[in-house]
Amino acid sequence: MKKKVVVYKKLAPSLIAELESRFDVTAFDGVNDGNRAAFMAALAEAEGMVGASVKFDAAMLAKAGKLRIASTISVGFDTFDTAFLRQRGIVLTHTPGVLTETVADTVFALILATARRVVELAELVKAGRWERSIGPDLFGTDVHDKTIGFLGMGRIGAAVARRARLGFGMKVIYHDLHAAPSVEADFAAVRLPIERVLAEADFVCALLPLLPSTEKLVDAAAFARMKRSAFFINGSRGRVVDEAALIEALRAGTIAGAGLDVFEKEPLPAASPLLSMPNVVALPHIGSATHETRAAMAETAVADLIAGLEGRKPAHLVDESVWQARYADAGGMA
Ligand SMILES: NC(=O)C1=CN([C@@H]2O[C@H](COP(=O)(O)OP(=O)(O)OC[C@H]3O[C@@H](n4cnc5c(N)ncnc54)[C@H](OP(=O)(O)O)[C@@H]3O)[C@@H](O)[C@H]2O)C=CC1
Ligand SMILES: O=CC(=O)O
Repeated sequence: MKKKVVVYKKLAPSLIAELESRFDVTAFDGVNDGNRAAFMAALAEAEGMVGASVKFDAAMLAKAGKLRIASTISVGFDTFDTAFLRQRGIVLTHTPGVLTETVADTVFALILATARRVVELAELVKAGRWERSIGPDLFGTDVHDKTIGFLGMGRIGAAVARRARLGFGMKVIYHDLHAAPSVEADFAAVRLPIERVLAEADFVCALLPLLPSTEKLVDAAAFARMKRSAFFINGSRGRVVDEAALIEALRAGTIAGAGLDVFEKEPLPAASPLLSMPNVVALPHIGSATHETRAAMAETAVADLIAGLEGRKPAHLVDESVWQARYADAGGMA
């Protein structure tokens, strides 16, 4: 009998066909109130699942009694209760690498758009309010030759640092748990305590995973340390920031502006004060959202799911020890 697999995000027909040639597939285009019961029924029988943007807490995962591998079409895996997965021996895979350059482009777009007031001024033109040459009240701030400070210097941080240093001549400083020797050698990056990164950067970029240790890491005290002329850029997860403190810092002029791809609650509620602030550029979590990259992410996630269910080690394990403990000696899941 074929193994059962649940797909919970719309995939290209070719990927669905690839899965269907091997497994008994039940596919959903997202999970919502209308299809939740059917999704949970399919999940209860599934040995594998692939998708994105659904939160899997312990209560939900407890109902997936036969599940052996979950493959998320994202690099972040904060939507999963990883302690529960580990305890149950459920393997989790993700999609690092294939999206790095695209997300770095998005982060740099936010830096430029925020500093140069691109959205605010484009809206002025579209509204027919470009009546005379723009004056100092609408001037922006230079990006080139400034200091960029990273909170988290991983794959995406390094790709943004390359753009900043080689493209814009920026000074690169960063805070991370570990040193990043190649970024230091290639882009003259300097690792500093978080307090100094916050105080010295003209652009503070959060590129951290959401973990208990990073939740609300950027709080009121962090904004108070930043220059009043500095911009805060968030390309990681909304919850690494205390959003109420961010709103207050923007209101009070503690910082100059913010470029945000991610929010505490997504989609961002229409009533959010962030939406009425001209010094905020807000994007709908589009870090990796290009045709090419989303296709590559889906292919990566499907390939890892197939590998795992066919007894081969998936290439992008979140926690290798889960695979080692449960499947390595047995020659895989097959
Ligand atoms: N906006 C979007 O659409 C996207 C958002 N993301 C988000 O970006 C995040 C980063 O992605 P990526 O660069 O690939 O991930 P990486 O794991 O390569 O980079 C994260 C870096 O943060 C460091 N870090 C972890 N905890 C802390 C801490 N408490 N203090 C300082 N540094 C810390 C990590 O160090 P160490 O390795 O030592 O743990 C690592 O160097 C993802 O987790 C995801 O949430 C990703 C893709 C798209
Ligand atoms: O937010 C996107 C991701 O890949 O993580």
